[in-house]
Amino acid sequence: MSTTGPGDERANVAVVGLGGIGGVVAGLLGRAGRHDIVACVRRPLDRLTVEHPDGAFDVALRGLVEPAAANPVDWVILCTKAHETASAAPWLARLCATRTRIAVLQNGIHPVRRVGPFAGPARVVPTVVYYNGERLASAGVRMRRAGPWDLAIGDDGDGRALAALLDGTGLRLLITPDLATLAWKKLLLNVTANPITALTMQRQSVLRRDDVRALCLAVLEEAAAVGRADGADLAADEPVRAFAYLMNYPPEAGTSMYYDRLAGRGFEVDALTGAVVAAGERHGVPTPLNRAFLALLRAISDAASNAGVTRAAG
Ligand SMILES: NC(=O)C1=CN([C@@H]2O[C@H](COP(=O)(O)OP(=O)(O)OC[C@H]3O[C@@H](n4cnc5c(N)ncnc54)[C@H](OP(=O)(O)O)[C@@H]3O)[C@@H](O)[C@H]2O)C=CC1
Ligand SMILES: CC(C)(CO)C(=O)C(=O)O
Repeated sequence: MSTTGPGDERANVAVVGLGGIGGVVAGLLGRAGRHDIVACVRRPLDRLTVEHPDGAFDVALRGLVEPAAANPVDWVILCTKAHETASAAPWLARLCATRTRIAVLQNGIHPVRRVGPFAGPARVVPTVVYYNGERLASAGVRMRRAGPWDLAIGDDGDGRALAALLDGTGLRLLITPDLATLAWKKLLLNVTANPITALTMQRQSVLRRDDVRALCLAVLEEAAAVGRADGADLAADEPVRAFAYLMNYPPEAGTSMYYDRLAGRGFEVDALTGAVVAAGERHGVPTPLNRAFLALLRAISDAASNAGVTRAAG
């Protein structure tokens, strides 16, 4: 990282994956203007509009479509879906050096296990993402907020370095000593809101129905029991708290899985509902509701992915 003045370290930053989450963070970093940003994308891009809760803005971005054109950076911000991590390996191979840190802005638990095999000499820095990001039809993204934080980061050297990197973006950061428990708490939100919005093809307003609320609480009880068996520090009333947290999202917000269903893409299912079912199996905790969701989500996701392959081939 090159230092240009006290407290003003200019870094080279590569954002890999400019969807709902990556588009927002790349836009905010670009607007802050403190670092040199490159967007690693699959389709050419030179501008981005961010529909931010405080007003829309437009930023110019340097987009790269060929991993071979990328050089090592100080920070990678990895914002692909969890199941797309392996496909980002060519980017990571070019971007990572010993000085590189990879901030993982993905849902799911165990990001270090997921990204580590592709990180080479770089260090993996986990986060928990709370903001909602929706891709718009044009080159744009909409950011929605819920609760007091946009992003949680571990209270360690790499976490504090990430907080410094994001200074000036306006992202509201929670620095926490127990990010692993927070990741489980976040997973509880995802195994409830994501499947239900994707299966019903309705935005989060559907969670306000009494019958759906009862289903959410049952799914949350089941997943929380798995989380506790997996070592997460989850209180007895965590399911009720998790549901209350979901009520902070505006009813018109979708979820990352709902946006994928709407666009006919495959789902990030194994890192979310699949992770709860797998951890339940490991710890001997039954997960009948999550298993039912998993079968339905995989059926829809596989059909969408196969249709996508056929479209690409034809
Ligand atoms: N959306 C949300 O509200 C939230 C999402 N999250 C999590 O954040 C992560 C990102 O989600 P989200 O932003 O919604 O996902 P999106 O699908 O909107 O964005 C993912 C982006 O990654 C790109 N991508 C995938 N593979 C590659 C690759 N090999 N090289 C370059 N780009 C690639 C996709 O490109 P292309 O456009 O070409 O498909 C897409 O633009 C997920 O883990 C999600 O669960 C967490 C909190 C909220
Ligand atoms: C919590 C929620 C639903 C917020 O968007 C999310 O993480 C997602 O959409 O994947």
